[in-house]
Amino acid sequence: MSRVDKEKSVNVQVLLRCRPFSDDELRSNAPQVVTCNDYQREVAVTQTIAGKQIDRVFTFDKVFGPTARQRDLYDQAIIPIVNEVLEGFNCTIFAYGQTGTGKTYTMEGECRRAKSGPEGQLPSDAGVIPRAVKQIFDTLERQNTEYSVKVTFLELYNEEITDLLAPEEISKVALEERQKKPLPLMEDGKGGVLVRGLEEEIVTNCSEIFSLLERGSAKRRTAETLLNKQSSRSHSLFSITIHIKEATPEGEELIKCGKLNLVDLAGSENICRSGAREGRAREAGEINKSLLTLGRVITALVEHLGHVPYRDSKLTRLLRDSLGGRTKTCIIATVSPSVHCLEETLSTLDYAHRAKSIKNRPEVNQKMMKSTLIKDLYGEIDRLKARSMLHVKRLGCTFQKIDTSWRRTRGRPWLIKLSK
Ligand SMILES: Nc1ncnc2c1ncn2[C@@H]1O[C@H](COP(=O)(O)OP(=O)(O)OP(=O)(O)O)[C@@H](O)[C@H]1O
Repeated sequence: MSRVDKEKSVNVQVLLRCRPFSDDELRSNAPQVVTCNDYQREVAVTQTIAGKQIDRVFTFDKVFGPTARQRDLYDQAIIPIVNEVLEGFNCTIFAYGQTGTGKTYTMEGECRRAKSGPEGQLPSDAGVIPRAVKQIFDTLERQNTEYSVKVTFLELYNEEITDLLAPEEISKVALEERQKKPLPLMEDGKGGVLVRGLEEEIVTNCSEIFSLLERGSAKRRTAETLLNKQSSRSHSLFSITIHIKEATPEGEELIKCGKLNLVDLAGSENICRSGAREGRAREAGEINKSLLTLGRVITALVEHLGHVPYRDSKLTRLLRDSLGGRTKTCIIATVSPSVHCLEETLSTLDYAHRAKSIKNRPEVNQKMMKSTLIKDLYGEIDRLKARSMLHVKRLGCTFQKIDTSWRRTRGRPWLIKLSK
């Protein structure tokens, strides 16, 4: 496919995944109402209306039923997306669905165990994130070129952003202070947004990323216990940014950049409660403004309303480019097969089906000259240095200490080459 073809507008890709019955559902003998045509495009939901059974059929880009394995979903739908990231596109994968339908299972699965498996192997229930990480590093190593990989991991709860990778070495007190303090979202001056103070970790192999994921997820769980919040009410965003060096035939060094956003959204039952019935939305108040706004943004884009309310929530500000922008987007909608979840299942299917009509115009990121990028990075280091000095001052450390480490980092090459 030529570059021109790739830059045309494309619809958001929507996949449907129906999990197996849970133990509770099996114990209660719950009838099955969702029938999937595995790896095809159709899913049927059986409703009983006035004593008659009626099937409603929905069509998606691909449907994965209860027997579909993690590997099947990844191989059939996600590999091409990660390849595009490696070609220099920005891509986003969202998991959307009712609580307990498998969003975290699909996105993460057993990535915590992934790092302890034999070299080069993932556990069979590893989800999209560990598989994407492995695909990225395997490809980069095969290409035998210079590259760098950076990750960020944040949680969004009640319109507050928390850095799940905040460094632990500063001090326990400072960390707790920082974890409690929400990070501000700012315009980046280039039409996008940035989270001020969000930690960007440079990683050199899969196990480093898995450790970070484990560290971040543990913080998320701790926060849940302390604040008694439910996982289904918070969103997480794990981003991987890749820079790859290329040389032109004239010998000029260029840097190609691609970014993959992996989003585990809050349970969608919140949006049904509030989106479908306005009275209850007011009752829910600010509880999940981001999910509500996501729904409104989708409606505005699908119905071509003049105003798209991206600015009304942090989630839609962060992911603006993924909804009607230049990022390639895939939504994985998750449902339960049981009659007990019928109402939420229909709502998820309606919502996901509407999202299929959103059009994005994926564009390959402009390649930068290596010298320009290095200049930008030195600017960034200067800004970080100034910020660290302020921080160190607050903690009562000496400036001398920071200056020493600064000199040490200055001479370090920013690109990391991995040898097998
Ligand atoms: N496709 C699947 N195959 C096997 N087990 C699954 C599948 N999907 C989900 N499960 C299991 O169902 C349970 C709930 O899944 P999970 O925690 O991923 O749901 P969730 O949608 O992320 O929920 P929440 O919104 O509360 O975070 C877990 O025990 C998970 O292992």
